[in-house]
Amino acid sequence: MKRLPVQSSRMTYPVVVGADVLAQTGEQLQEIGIKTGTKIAIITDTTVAHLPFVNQLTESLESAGYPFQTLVVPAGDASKSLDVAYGLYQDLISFGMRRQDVVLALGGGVVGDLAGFVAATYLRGVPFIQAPTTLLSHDSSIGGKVGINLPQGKNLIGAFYPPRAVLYDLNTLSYLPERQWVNGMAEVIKHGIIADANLFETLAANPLTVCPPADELEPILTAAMRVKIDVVEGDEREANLRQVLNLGHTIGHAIEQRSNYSLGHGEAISIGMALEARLAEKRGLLTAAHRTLITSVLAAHGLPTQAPADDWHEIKKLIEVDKKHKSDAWTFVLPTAIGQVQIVNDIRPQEVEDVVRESMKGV
Ligand SMILES: NC(=O)c1ccc[n+]([C@@H]2O[C@H](COP(=O)([O-])OP(=O)(O)OC[C@H]3O[C@@H](n4cnc5c(N)ncnc54)[C@H](O)[C@@H]3O)[C@@H](O)[C@H]2O)c1
Ligand SMILES: O=C(O)C(=O)C[C@@H](O)[C@H](O)[C@H](O)COP(=O)(O)O
Ligand SMILES: [Zn+2]
Repeated sequence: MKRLPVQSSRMTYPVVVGADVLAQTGEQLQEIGIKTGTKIAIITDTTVAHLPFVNQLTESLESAGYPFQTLVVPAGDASKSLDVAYGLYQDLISFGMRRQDVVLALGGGVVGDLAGFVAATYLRGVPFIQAPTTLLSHDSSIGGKVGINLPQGKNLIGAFYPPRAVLYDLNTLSYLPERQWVNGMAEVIKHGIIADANLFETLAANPLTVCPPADELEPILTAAMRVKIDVVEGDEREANLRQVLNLGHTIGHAIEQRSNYSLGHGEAISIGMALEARLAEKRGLLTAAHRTLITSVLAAHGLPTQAPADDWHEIKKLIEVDKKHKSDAWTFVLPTAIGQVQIVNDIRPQEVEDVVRESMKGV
């Protein structure tokens, strides 16, 4: 089991990664100073609630003397909503949760973002633990971005609210359907493109299309999490540097929402990365060879790289509300090499329209 510390403005918190972490949840809570008797509200979704590892978590809480209640929300991005958050506030009141009590998110990025938002706002903030169960949530569980969606755009309401610990049990990943595995690989590949050429080249040489044995997975996952940790430690509240983690997301979030979440987050940002690489090439920031390499590594993982046919004007409306833009000119994170990106603040809508329309035509 590995323990990676993450420094945040409030405290340093551990990311505990390995097999059988959930079976030690009680001990892990004690180690970070959560007193016996503290109530734990486990927030999970309708799929995860039925998976066998839930019992490992609850048995560990029981034997360590933590009373708990399990609150289940529908699986899927539609649960990142004010309505679902409102229901959870009611449940927390009914459970008698006070300021010292803990919200624990057990699930993927949806549960993590939603439960984190509820933890950040209930009684103006209660301690929050992330227990990620998807590959994608190697990204979402670290760094403290929590939030919900609005019909006008993804993650438009939220907070920076770091967890007190991330408990990442790699055994949970063996239950992921193949599509969810591949969905998570998009963010792993993203971390390589942003800042770790070795990671990217490893994946280029051996695409990871199914969950490998733990000894093979651990170094890859650790490398991806290292990129995320280094960036969020450098700029927790996204004054500037943290924007790099948004590679592929400016177009990707719009496509994800336009698909009504029939595309997974990773699938959508894979398309976003392919298109943003094309934008970088057209600007003369990225070589054609590197652009092709990025697209082919995504495709080799079974990820989509072309925009579905859609109405550009609807996509544009969603891109316009992206939180990175500082003015009417758009801010994009563009790849400039493998392992290197640049924040570009003067992207014209026409440039984006051109790559989106070309991609929709299959060019
Ligand atoms: N906060 C951040 O920094 C951050 C980073 C990346 C993504 N996100 C957000 O994360 C969300 C996507 O996360 P996701 O891809 O994990 O989606 P998700 O949470 O919807 O999980 C995907 C599916 O897998 C199921 N699942 C979860 N764990 C499982 C397991 N172990 N075995 C089998 N099935 C399992 C879920 O029930 C769900 O149906 C998006 O809303 C995105 O905006 C946030
Ligand atoms: O941690 C970050 O910062 C990221 O941008 C990570 C992204 O993978 C993630 O999807 C995040 O939720 C996007 O944030 P947003 O600020 O664009 O909503
Ligand atoms: Zn993302």
